[in-house]
Amino acid sequence: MGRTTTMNSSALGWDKRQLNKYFFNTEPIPRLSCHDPLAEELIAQEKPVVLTDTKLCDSALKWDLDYLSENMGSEKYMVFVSKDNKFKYYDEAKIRQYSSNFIPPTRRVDMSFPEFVRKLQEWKEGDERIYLQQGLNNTVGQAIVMDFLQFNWEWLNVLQKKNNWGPLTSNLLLVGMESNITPVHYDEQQNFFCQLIGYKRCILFAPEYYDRLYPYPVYHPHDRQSQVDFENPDFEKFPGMAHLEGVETVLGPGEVLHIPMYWWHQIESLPNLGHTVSVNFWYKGVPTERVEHPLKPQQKLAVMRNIEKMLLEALKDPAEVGPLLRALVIGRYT
Ligand SMILES: CC1(C)c2ccccc2-c2ccc(C[C@@H](CC(=O)O)C(=O)C(=O)O)cc21
Ligand SMILES: [Zn+2]
Repeated sequence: MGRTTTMNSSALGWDKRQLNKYFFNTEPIPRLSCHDPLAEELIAQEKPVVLTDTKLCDSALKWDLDYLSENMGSEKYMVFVSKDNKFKYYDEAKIRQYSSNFIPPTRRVDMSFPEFVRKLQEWKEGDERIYLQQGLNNTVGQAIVMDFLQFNWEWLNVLQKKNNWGPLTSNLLLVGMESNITPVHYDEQQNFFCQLIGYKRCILFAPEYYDRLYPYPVYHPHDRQSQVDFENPDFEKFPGMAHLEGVETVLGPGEVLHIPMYWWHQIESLPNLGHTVSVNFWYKGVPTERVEHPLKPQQKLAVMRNIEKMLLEALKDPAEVGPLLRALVIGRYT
């Protein structure tokens, strides 16, 4: 691997001083050519890696606001609105089942792309922030479909087979405002995350840090999201956070980050560098046929999720799950 040059940040197009200062340390995520055997090695080991020359979405590097406004058709697209700069995912289906006193932190508004662009351009400090998130499907305009078909599918399909991933489930088009933050969470799919316009800081933590990132209960609307807020951490409530160590990178146009399934990630659109456009590729993982012991952290997380689901199924009342687990563990497995 070539000597890694430490370019000064201006040559990178962004400035280190623009990054939020957090309480935990991070190491850089390796940045490799997709032709470097180590890149495929890291993907096979389910470790994050930045691929700098995949040409995966080069046909979409021209997807700026004008091009998208012209070509995204007149459909209404899913836009999330937040009073602050955080866009924490929540599962609508779980709100009813969990409890009525859940207040969604964002609300969903459907709007046409030109309407979304107008809101971006008219935005001023203090206004609500917006984040467009839309699955790329056949409702988008012809030109977008053409660009989509020119993605480097051949490269991705080879990786999909080599790593025995399930089917591609979706491609999300994401258009966010500078400083928008998607707080730390994990997904249950393999992800190839392509940056097209602007810069996104991606902070990742290994799956085994579930005891330091305190995910919400599985039945909570914020299932898969961490309860911690990096901007005002509560070390009394979440002591394990003090031992957090992550990896991070700032992803620029044309770069692809592999976010392995179950890896925690927080993604931030850098401030003062304008809006960001990204496309992600989510692949279903497939259950491992031969289970080896000790189990991998990802497998332990899947086991814990199943235990929570089973207990809720058995007890029905979410308020009974905690007491039963405490009775099971405290004084017996501690
Ligand atoms: C925050 C937002 C818009 C949202 C709101 C409501 C429901 C779902 C989602 C959702 C899902 C994925 C992303 C992309 C990315 C984070 C990022 O790029 O900001 C990420 O986490 C991933 O690719 O795995 C972003 C969002
Ligand atoms: Zn995610």
